[in-house]
Amino acid sequence: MKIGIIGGGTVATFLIKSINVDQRLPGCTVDSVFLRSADVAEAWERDYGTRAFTEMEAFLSSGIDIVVEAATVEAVRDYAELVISKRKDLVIISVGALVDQELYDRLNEICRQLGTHIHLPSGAIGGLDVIHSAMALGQLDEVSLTTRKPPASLLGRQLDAKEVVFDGTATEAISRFPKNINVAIVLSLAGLGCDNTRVKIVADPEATKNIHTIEAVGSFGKMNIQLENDPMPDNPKTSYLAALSVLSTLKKQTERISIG
Ligand SMILES: NC(=O)C1=CN([C@@H]2O[C@H](COP(=O)(O)OP(=O)(O)OC[C@H]3O[C@@H](n4cnc5c(N)ncnc54)[C@H](O)[C@@H]3O)[C@@H](O)[C@H]2O)C=CC1
Ligand SMILES: O=C([O-])CC(=O)C(=O)O
Repeated sequence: MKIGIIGGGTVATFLIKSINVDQRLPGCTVDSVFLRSADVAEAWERDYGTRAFTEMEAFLSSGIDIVVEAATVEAVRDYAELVISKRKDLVIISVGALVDQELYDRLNEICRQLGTHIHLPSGAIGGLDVIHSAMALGQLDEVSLTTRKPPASLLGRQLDAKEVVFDGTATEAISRFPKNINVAIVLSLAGLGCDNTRVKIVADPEATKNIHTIEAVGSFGKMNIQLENDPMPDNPKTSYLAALSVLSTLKKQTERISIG
């Protein structure tokens, strides 16, 4: 499987190191990357021996089978439609873009017409399988997410004491914190939708991890999951688990038996 990656940051670098350097996904290679700057593209070609493009059309025509978006919510808005229109399956990690119902419906319809797929990794959280099962008969009553991160990640500055910096719906949360709360949108899409999923964000000077607590109540019973995620050293906003979840989503594409 030939993989193309949009973006050259923390998750993209993790993927190319895991797949091309450490060869952790047999039969898969990161063949091409799409980057915005020619200088960065040159560095990627030199450092990793991969092809790097600054033109989207050329990137999509480079013989890749699947595209991984590992950039920003804006990049999803700008490129997702084009990627799937070229009949490439797409993995989206900046899931926050899909808070836009029109975009979601349009992408869904193109996939349906062309037989392509969009994969949304579980990212920095867990329990989406439970939420999905509970929704099979629409019997989910409440879903909430509480995220605790260091203030520098959320606000770009330090705080002396813990502060609730947001309390509201997932829809509002992603518009205020587009680089920190994509998890709220994947949780919403699996469950009750972006306007009915409650989100609380706490900036905590004592937090050394990215902590996500997911609670759900439905006819199945109750779920309470807490993740204490180690951050990525190069971008502490992003949890290591989020990068692993992209790798796992790619691995699943190579397997015949799917779990969960
Ligand atoms: N779903 C989830 O659970 C999670 C999602 N994320 C999201 O994943 C994405 C990637 O995370 P990181 O790698 O840590 O971010 P990062 O900031 O380290 O890297 C993003 C890279 O994308 C590049 N970029 C931005 N716009 C671009 C465009 N239009 N075309 C090509 N490249 C572009 C930037 O130059 C940067 O190199 C972010 O949107 C982040 O918010 C992060 C953690 C969890
Ligand atoms: O990685 C995390 O802990 C969560 C995150 O940044 C996001 O959902 O955007």
